[in-house]
Amino acid sequence: MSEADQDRLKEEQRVEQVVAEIKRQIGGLQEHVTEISADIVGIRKHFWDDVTVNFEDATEAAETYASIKQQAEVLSERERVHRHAHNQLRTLKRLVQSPYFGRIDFREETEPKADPIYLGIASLLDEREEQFLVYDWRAPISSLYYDYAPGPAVYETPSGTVSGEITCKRQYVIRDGKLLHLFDTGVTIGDELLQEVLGKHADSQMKSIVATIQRDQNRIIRNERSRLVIVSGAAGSGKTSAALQRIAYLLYRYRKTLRAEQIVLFSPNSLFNSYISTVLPELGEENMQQTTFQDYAEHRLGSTFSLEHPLAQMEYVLTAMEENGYAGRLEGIRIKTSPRFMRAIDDYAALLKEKGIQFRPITFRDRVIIRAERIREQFYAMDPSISIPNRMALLARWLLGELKKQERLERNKPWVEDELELLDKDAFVAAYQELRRQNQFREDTFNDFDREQELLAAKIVKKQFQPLRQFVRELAFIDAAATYRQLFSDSELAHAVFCAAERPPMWDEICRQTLERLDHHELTYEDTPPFLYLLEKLEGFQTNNIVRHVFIDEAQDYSPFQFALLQRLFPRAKMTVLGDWNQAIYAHAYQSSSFEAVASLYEPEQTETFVLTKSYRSTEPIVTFTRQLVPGGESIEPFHRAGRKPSVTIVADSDRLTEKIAAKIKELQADGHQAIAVITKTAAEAQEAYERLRDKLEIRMIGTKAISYETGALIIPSYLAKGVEFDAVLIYDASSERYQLENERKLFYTACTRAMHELHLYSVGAISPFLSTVTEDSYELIP
Ligand SMILES: Nc1ncnc2c1ncn2[C@@H]1O[C@H](COP(=O)(O)OP(=O)(O)OP(=O)(O)O)[C@@H](O)[C@H]1O
Repeated sequence: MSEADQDRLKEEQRVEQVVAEIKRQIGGLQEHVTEISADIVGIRKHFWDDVTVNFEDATEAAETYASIKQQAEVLSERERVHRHAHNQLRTLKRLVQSPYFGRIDFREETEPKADPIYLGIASLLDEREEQFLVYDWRAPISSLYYDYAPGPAVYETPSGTVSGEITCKRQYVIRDGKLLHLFDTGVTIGDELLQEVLGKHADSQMKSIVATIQRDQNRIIRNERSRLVIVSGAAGSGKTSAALQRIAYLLYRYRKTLRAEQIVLFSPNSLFNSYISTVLPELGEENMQQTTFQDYAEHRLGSTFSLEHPLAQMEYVLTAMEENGYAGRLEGIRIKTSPRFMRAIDDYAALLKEKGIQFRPITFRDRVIIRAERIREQFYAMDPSISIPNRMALLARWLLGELKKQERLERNKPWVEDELELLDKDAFVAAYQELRRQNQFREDTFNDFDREQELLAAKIVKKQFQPLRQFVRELAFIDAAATYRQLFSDSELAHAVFCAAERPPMWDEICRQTLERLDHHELTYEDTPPFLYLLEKLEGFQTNNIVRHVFIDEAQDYSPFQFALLQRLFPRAKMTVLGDWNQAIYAHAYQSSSFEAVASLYEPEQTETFVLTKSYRSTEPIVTFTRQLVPGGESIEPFHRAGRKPSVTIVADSDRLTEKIAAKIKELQADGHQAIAVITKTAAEAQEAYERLRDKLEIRMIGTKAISYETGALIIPSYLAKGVEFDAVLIYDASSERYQLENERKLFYTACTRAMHELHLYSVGAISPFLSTVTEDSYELIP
């Protein structure tokens, strides 16, 4: 037997031993879980047997309370143990399939010989609980595996740096508890395993990458130092993957203090949320909170405005060129999402300290009881050196006092008498008893009736004033919408906040459109962040002090306002911001090309920036093609994975287009591809494609309301395909008619970079001019 064979045999035996040990542990744990479950059922069933319920007097009630509390604590402790054991069991069941994926033999400087370290998704101790059979990939020593080739190496531990030498580095593919492959690797993480992983078919859910994390990605995942981590990376370079493994890492590293619900990931849309939702559970961790900026805006403003969805804005920008006011709207989007507009709002807020905030009057039964003018005067009579939100708090206190006075006056009004007459007997009995309690019931009952009436009148008025008090407490007397509106209706004001020379182009048209929308209680997507920003300047920032880590994926689509809002919303959180300027597809992102806006919110020494240039998603021929579509694309490095060149098919008309596409989908399916996406520019085009293709084959359409991806053939608008990937992508119509304007280039690039294995472009007539920068040998032209 050769040395290699012997080695393999040893490794196979080790896998068997470890699997046997895991099975043993599963058996033990299963018994334990069954016992605890029985305990819990028992406690629940007999909960009240052990509790003495007695509310006779205060002492008895306190004892009853204490005994219920004690019983509840026993139950919750058992439930906690059950949850823990259950999670452990889940992890072991995953480990038994594939206990580890890597190994390094590391000799510490002070030691004579190297120890093998096996890495898996969780740690595993031997039977005597003395030796690690498997180390968690997130353990300090495991970073050696990701950071070094064989040779000298160091790793950091909480107690200092450990130096030594890696004498062997190996990768395994273990499935269903059997060793399928092993590779010895020289480089960081060998190509073989990565080749195998990347060569697989797309899935409707994202997969974890712990077995093949690359050194650059590892630095992002394990960064603990910075307040702000910025990751700028090419399409398919693993930004989202790095973010998710980073979350898993943080949950492990800070397992005593950090819980999954203290981490929030902002993602582009709910479809994407569903796509990534299995990665953390696959790694044995609970999911972080997932949300979108729009969800947050809806939560804050949904009751005041009808908010435009970002995808609706996107569709408008891409399809409404012929509509009146289009140019003005686009200019509006550009300005309202710019740092310049943020400065303007800051300046406006400074002016508002002196004058201009709009207030709502307080009305009761269709009558104004506190005029807006009076509220305004009261506000501006306060010391201007006090901040606006603090003055608002004082104003609210004053208003509550005023309401009290009004409430008293109200008691004698005729409507109260009318209401009194409608009261039933119970109310009078209750009032009588209350009077008795108040000890006001004297022998002489001459005034009792009056007093009873007074008491009831006070109650009636108090109840009706309750919403007014709520109105004041919620600071609803601030008319933020009118205050925002003013910026567009008062030209002198606009003059003051934008110095004359700097007045934005098409300002009058922008004002006209904004006022029209606001008058209909509509807030466009471009108005939402600046409005929220102004609102917070007036009311004070709502803050969430629980969240410790905020992740923003697809951050190139965020405006400076959004970053500023999120930073203030989560003042105690560290931020990880990931994006790619080549995929900045929203109208407001066309102008910017760096993360300056977010970086400016933190000190330079609190910030670290990482750049990922290697693209893993697509085959080499696809990356070679797509990187020529964008300026600066030459810095994008393909991962060497072979595949077919992209194809470009020119057809004469739409009938030929759908025929060719349907035939290609069938061909791809016959080749074994499952996730096949026909990507259109817009939702309108997707609908058109669907109508044409639905009779020819089984195909589904993913619209803006879809909540999850499924594999199979589907039609999807470009901006919804963001962040996800497919085995094969067919660009529905890459003609010069569809993709011509410079602002469509990024959309086109984003669509093409969704392809893992095959990319096919179709064009009715002349192909998009974006291909003029692509060398002819990068694709196959099918006339
Ligand atoms: N180290 C890795 N090992 C294995 N697969 C990887 C690795 N890094 C990235 N990938 C794979 O590459 C693909 C792209 O990764 P991901 O979606 O995280 O990239 P991205 O930078 O967020 O892409 P985009 O910006 O285009 O949406 C995924 O299939 C992911 O599993």
